[in-house]
Amino acid sequence: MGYSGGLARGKLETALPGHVNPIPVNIAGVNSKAPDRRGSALTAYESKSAIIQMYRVTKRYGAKSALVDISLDIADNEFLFLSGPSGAGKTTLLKLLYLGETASEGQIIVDGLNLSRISRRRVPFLRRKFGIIFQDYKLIPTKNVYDNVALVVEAVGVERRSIKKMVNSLLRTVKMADRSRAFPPSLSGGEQQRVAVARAIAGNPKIIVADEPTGSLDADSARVILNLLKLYHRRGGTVIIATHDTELIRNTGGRVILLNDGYLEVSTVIPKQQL
Ligand SMILES: Nc1ncnc2c1ncn2[C@@H]1O[C@H](COP(=O)(O)OP(=O)(O)OP(=O)(O)O)[C@@H](O)[C@H]1O
Repeated sequence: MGYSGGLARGKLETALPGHVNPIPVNIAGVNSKAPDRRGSALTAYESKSAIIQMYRVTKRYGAKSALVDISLDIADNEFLFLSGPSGAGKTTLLKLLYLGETASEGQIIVDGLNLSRISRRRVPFLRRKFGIIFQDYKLIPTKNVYDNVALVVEAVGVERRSIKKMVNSLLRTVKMADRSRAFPPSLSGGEQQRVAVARAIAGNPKIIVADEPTGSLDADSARVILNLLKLYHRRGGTVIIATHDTELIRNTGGRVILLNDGYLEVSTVIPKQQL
């Protein structure tokens, strides 16, 4: 792919759209008391301001329980990993947050919105709080790189005359400015994922959820994606990454929620290691 990571930090930070002021959250020393396997206890994460609160959430698909009695607070400006084996419920948990799925039981509050009471009319308002990154990118194949990102910038109501500048700035941020006229099928996986990251942050969301964002990427591309997410986090955003890549977690640090067969098994904090 020819790009070997190493983002020019200062430059990138100016290129990102303005976000809420960075609010450093000290995750060191949080109580990581592990709930028992049946997972009914609140994870004792002593956040001063939770942007997401899940209380006794269960999700069933027919007879299959994908998540069982999950209680979890996620702090504003947290960098959180959801880990666990295939089928553990990671994707389901992410989907519940932006109402990609609805909970069968329990309560979820996202930035003050109670998802069990939200009207249909307000769902787009909820979704605008999220930037979503999928493992398989989900770019629009018939639109070029520029338009894939511009669609989001337009949707959030950026003034027409500022759109071009903003999209180009985002594409420079993810080192894709020189491919802005290319169509997704002609891009490598790493390149597509960089566009997906640009698209996710284009709407200036409060929360980024990323489902195995580096799962199909080589190590260098994965590092680039991680660096972009970390940068967004430093700018004040909340980042939730579902992954079973333990090396990625070890190299990044932060709180890790371990799911297993639908149960929340462990909430722990991994100290940051130097990449
Ligand atoms: N739409 C659905 N209908 C029925 N069952 C589903 C559906 N989506 C997920 N499941 C089931 O729910 C369980 C949790 O799935 P989920 O995709 O959340 O796990 P995951 O941890 O993200 O797995 P992976 O790492 O493989 O993506 C699995 O047993 C899965 O088969």
